[in-house]
Amino acid sequence: MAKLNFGGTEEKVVMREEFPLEKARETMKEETIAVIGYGVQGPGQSLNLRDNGFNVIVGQRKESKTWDKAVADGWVPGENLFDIEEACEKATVIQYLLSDAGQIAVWPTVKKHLTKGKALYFSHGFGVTFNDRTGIVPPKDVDVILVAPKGSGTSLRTMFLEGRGLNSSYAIFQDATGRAYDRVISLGIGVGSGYLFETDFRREVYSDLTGERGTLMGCIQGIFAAQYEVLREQGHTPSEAFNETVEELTQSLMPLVAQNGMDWMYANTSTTAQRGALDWWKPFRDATKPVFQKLYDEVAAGNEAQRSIDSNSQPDYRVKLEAELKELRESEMWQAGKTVRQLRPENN
Ligand SMILES: NC(=O)c1ccc[n+]([C@@H]2O[C@H](COP(=O)([O-])OP(=O)(O)OC[C@H]3O[C@@H](n4cnc5c(N)ncnc54)[C@H](O)[C@@H]3O)[C@@H](O)[C@H]2O)c1
Ligand SMILES: CC(C)(O)[C@@H](O)C(=O)O
Ligand SMILES: [Mg+2]
Ligand SMILES: [Mg+2]
Repeated sequence: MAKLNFGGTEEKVVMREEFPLEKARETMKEETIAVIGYGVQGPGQSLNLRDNGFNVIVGQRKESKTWDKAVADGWVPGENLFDIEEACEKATVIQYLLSDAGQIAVWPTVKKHLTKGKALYFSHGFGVTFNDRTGIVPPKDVDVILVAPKGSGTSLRTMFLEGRGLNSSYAIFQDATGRAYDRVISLGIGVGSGYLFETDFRREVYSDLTGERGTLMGCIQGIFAAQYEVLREQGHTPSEAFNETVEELTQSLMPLVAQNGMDWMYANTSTTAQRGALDWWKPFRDATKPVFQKLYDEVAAGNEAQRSIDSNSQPDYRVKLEAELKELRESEMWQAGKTVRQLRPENN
C-alpha cells in the first residue's frame, strides 16, 4: 500500500500496479460473489466483475424492470441470475447493492444467509453507521467491508469500457476471517476502481451525504438557479443566461479544472476574468459555508439518513420522485439547456 502526500497530509492508497487484477482474481478464485440489486451500482459492479473474470452472480427481485434489464445485459436466469434469497444462499460474498431504504426491508433475508466466514459488502456506510435506524447489525463471524465508487454506477461501467477507472474508497468494519483486507481490495480492483483510498464506514457516509447534497448535486443546482434567475431578471435571454451559467462550465472550463486544477483553468482565461474570479470566490465561500456547516450537522445527527429512509420507503416514492425531476426538467433553465445541447456540432 502506497503512502501519498495529499496537499501535506499522508494517506494510504492502493493502486492497480501493487494489487494487479491477476492477484485479485487469484484471491477470489474460490468465492462466489452475489451482487444483490440491479439498479445503478448493481449493473456497473457486476458487469465489470464478470468482464474481469470473477465468479459473479446477480440476485434481483423477479418480475421487475431491473430483472428484465439484467437478462438484457446477458445474465441468465437459473445460471447466474437468481432471486435475492437464492443468490444470498449461493454466495460467499454478498454485495448488498439494493437502495439504502431497500436494504432495510430485505435485511432479514440477507442476514439469514450470512453464515460464518462469508463477507458482507456495501458501497455505502449508510446501513451500518445508522444501524439504530436501519436495524442492519451484521453477525460477528462475517467480514463486513465497503467499496464505495466515487461516482455513478453508470460512469463506473463506461469508464471501465474506455479502459479507465473510477476512484473508490474502501473500509473494513469487521475482519472475522483475517481475509477482509485481501477481499475488499480484490473486489475494489474487480469492480473497476482506478485506485482505492482508505476510509471507515462513518466517514464514508458523512462525506458522501454531504458531497451529494452539496457541491456535487444540491448546491450546484442551487447556484446555477440563483445566477440564471438574476441574469433573466436583468433582461438577458435564456440562451445567454444558460451559456454563462452552465454550458461554458461543463464544456469548456470544468474539463480544464479536471485536467490541471483551478489555477490552471484561471490561467487560461483573460486577466479580466482572473481578477474578478479571484476577488469573488471568497465572498461566495463565506456566504455558503454556514449552509455547508448546517448540512454536515444534519448529516451527522442522522436527520438526512432518516429523511431518505422515510421518503424512499413510501410505496409511491417513484411517482413523487418523477414529479420533482419533472419540475427541474421543465424549468426554463433546463429547457433552454435542452436546446443548447442540441446545438453542439457533435449533436447535429
Ligand atoms: N447510484 C450510484 O451510482 C451509487 C454510487 C455510489 C454508491 N451507491 C450506493 O450503492 C448502493 C446501491 O445504490 P443504487 O443507486 O445502485 O440503488 P438503486 O436505488 O438503483 O436500487 C437498486 C436495486 O434495489 C432494488 N430494491 C429497492 N428496494 C427493494 C426492496 N424493498 N426489495 C427488493 N429490491 C429492492 C431495486 O429493484 C434495484 O434493483 C446504495 O448503498 C447506494 O448508496 C450508489
Ligand atoms: C453518485 C453519488 C452521488 O456519488 C452517490 O453517492 C450516490 O448516492 O448516487
Ligand atoms: Mg451517495
Ligand atoms: Mg457518492
